Amino acid sequence: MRQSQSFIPTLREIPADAEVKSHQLLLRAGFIRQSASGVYTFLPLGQRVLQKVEAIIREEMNRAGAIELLMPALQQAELWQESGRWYSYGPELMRLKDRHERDFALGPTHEEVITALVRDEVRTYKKLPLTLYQIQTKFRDEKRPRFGLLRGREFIMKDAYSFHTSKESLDDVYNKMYEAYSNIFRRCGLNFRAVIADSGAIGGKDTHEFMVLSEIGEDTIAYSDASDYAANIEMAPVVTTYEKSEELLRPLEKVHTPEQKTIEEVSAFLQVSKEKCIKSLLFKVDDRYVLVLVRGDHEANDVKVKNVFEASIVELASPEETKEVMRCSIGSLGPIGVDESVTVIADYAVQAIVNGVCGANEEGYHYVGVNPDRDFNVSQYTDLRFIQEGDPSPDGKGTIRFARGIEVGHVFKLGTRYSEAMNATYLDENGRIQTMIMGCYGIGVSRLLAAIAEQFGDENGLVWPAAVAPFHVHLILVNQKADEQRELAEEWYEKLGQAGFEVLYDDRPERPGVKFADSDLIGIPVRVTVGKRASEGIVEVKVRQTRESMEVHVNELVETVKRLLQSS
Ligand SMILES: O=C(C[C@@H]1CCCCN1)Cn1cnc2cc(Cl)c(F)cc2c1=O
Ligand SMILES: [Mg+2]
Repeated sequence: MRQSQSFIPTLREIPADAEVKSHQLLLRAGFIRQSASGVYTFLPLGQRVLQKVEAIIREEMNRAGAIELLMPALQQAELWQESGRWYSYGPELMRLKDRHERDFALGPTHEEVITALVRDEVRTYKKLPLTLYQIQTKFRDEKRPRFGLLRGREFIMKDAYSFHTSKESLDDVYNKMYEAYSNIFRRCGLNFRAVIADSGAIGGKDTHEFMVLSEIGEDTIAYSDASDYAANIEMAPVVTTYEKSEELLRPLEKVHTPEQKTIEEVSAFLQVSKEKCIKSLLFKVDDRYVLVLVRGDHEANDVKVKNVFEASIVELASPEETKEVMRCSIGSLGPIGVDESVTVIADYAVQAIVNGVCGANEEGYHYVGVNPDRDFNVSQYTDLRFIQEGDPSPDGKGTIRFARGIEVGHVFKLGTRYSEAMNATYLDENGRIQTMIMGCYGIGVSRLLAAIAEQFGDENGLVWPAAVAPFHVHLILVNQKADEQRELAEEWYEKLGQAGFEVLYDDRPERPGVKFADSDLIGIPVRVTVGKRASEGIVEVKVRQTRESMEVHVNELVETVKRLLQSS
């Protein structure tokens, strides 16, 4: 493509509201433009990278035996009412009415649509297993869209769904997808980890997230420093055991702790270590209240709370709800004298506390000399806290360290969550009606583009691995007034194209400095500069990622470019 006839609006300055590198660079290099909050236009270069990423995804999906189709974004509410999710999702689900006042959703995902399709079209075990996928626009009305394509409200996802007659068949496809995902992210040049993840509200066990390691990742990965164990921190089980100290039990005593609310304040005021304080948090779990107890130096893990009750929605009770239910404010909550309508559960660490401290459920008062089992009961002790750095790794090897990651893929064993609710059944070999077993597998395609930009971008601009670059070669004509330069550039624009390379030719009447700055911004892997030594047939070749540059005679140009592209 000739740059003088393309549409690549680069920017000199860093856009004010872009906080992370990939967002800044994709805007500055003319790859995307924001249309609305969390809604983007992919400009020509952005669209070309999308197509490269999608081509890799299609190759690996097809190789794994998945079959591509395309489902509608408009989803009628009746399907979501059948699955029950019409009522369980909140403002994140974008809803609208058609001209006949009928309810629709703009699809955030497609379990309902695909299950309805397969239940109507597949009636016999002979047609299973079946794995279908699409690459399609999704809509999720995020409360806080941020970081450009990393968290948008309209984005592109590859979502696949598999249907099986047995768990073994699901396991087989799950493993094939796991393998395909590893190939996809490796071919995109990404440094990723597959981590054990929480299956979220969609139920079903066994789920992995594929995380690209990045300091700006929203997810925290807990990984072992001595094995390949890695889990989303939401899911990482805590295997620490706690010794009860031998000290004598002291009497329970209520003490006045005016204005002392947080664990830090209370432990300092009472001169008691945080390990002996009980942190009590009131959660709303679906439609009931649960008081969660963790040790003062630990954090309650809301996903573990959710999984205890297999709930859809878990959130901290508001200050008003807390006052109403516990008749005191958040800073004075405790497990002693709790209304029986409130379920009390505690992390294992709490059970080992001796002569501890907890809120008295009375404004400005706490208890000291608190001993679990003697002074309060809980409905269950279980693993409720976030794992911490330094904790033993759940696989027994080494200790846990943290890393941050961007989730780019997520694979689930769904089981019969949707096929049950929507009656997707088939006749087995004995003519008996059975419910299909399902799996689902997602990749954030537009998010992947930003994750690649995040991982490879440097202070001068984007850096694209050859496999996903918008073009292979950026051909720069230094001085279009110099005949020998222009002629050599024109000749090699044709020849490099004939050699099979995708060439972006900067033939614009711009100063060289502008051309080189734009070329660094756009990040095409190999730059060929036609300048002063054109009359000798010498051009400069530069590798964007390593900045390595060399002078090459045009007779060796094709071989040189081929070699350089293979290694970038
Ligand atoms: O999407 C999934 C699971 C898998 C991921 C891979 C591809 C198939 N789906 C989970 N999820 C996430 N956010 C959602 C947001 C809304 Cl508003 C919703 F209504 C539903 C969902 C929802 O179900
Ligand atoms: Mg996920």
